[in-house]
Amino acid sequence: MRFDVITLFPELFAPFQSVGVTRRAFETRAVDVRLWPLRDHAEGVYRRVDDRPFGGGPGMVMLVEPLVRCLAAIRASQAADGGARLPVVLFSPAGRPLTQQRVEALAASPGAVLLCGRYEGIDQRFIDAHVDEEISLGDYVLSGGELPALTLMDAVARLQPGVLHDAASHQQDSFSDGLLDCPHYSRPEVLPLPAREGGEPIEQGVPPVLLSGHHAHIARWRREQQLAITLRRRPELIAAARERGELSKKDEDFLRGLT
Ligand SMILES: O=C(N[C@H]1CCCN(c2cc(-c3ccncc3)n[nH]2)C1)c1cc2ccccc2[nH]1
Repeated sequence: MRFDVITLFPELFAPFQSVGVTRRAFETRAVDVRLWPLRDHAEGVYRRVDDRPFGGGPGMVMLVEPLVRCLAAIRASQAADGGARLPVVLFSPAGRPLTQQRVEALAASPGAVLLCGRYEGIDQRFIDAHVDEEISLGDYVLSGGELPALTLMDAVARLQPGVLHDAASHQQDSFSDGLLDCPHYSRPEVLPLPAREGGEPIEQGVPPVLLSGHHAHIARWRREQQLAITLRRRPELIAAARERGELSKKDEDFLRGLT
């Protein structure tokens, strides 16, 4: 799959392509990232990509023409590669909240054009004419759309076949089954650790079931931990999983025991 990224700061994306899981996705071409520096498509001596807002007010607005020229170049590149015309995604607090379900849908798609805004935003006429979807990472305002774009690319890249060492890993991810993740433990089996920073060290062990080697019991414990943590922190996710018919009778019996 392919991401065509429209950005004023292509240098922000280099680290994504050079470390960890996403590096493997990039090197194996499981995810093909094409960066499109918007300023390359601005004309005039000053190659302007922004200007003052009509109606006055603070800051600057991203101009339509450079965006139109950049998108036309992307469309030509997509056509030359024989690829599909990919949807344009704008990252904005006004967008639809990103969910793992949406990530999984994108991961299974041919890709998208990721539009990273800056300044005060993008001329609405470009959004109305060319943006297919607006995605929000949360109710806060950033300085640009690049970090949301990197977040989405990371979430999609790790789902690509062959990218995670253990293909089953993302099956146990938080949200992959609509619930929060269970706790994880590793060596040493027992270690002196204060219950909270600054407290007296106490010998802290690992839940015995995880040392039992009984895989069915371990799987059940992990599922019950997910249910308990999700009920406590994000009860709405329990209701949504129930709505989707994803809670077993065992799950429901366990949850009833908690309430
Ligand atoms: O598109 C916007 N801003 C551009 C330009 C300024 C920096 N940008 C941005 C994107 C985001 C963002 C994107 C996704 N999830 C959370 C925040 N914060 N800031 C991109 C934008 C900013 C904004 C604020 C309130 C309601 C709607 C809004 N849209």
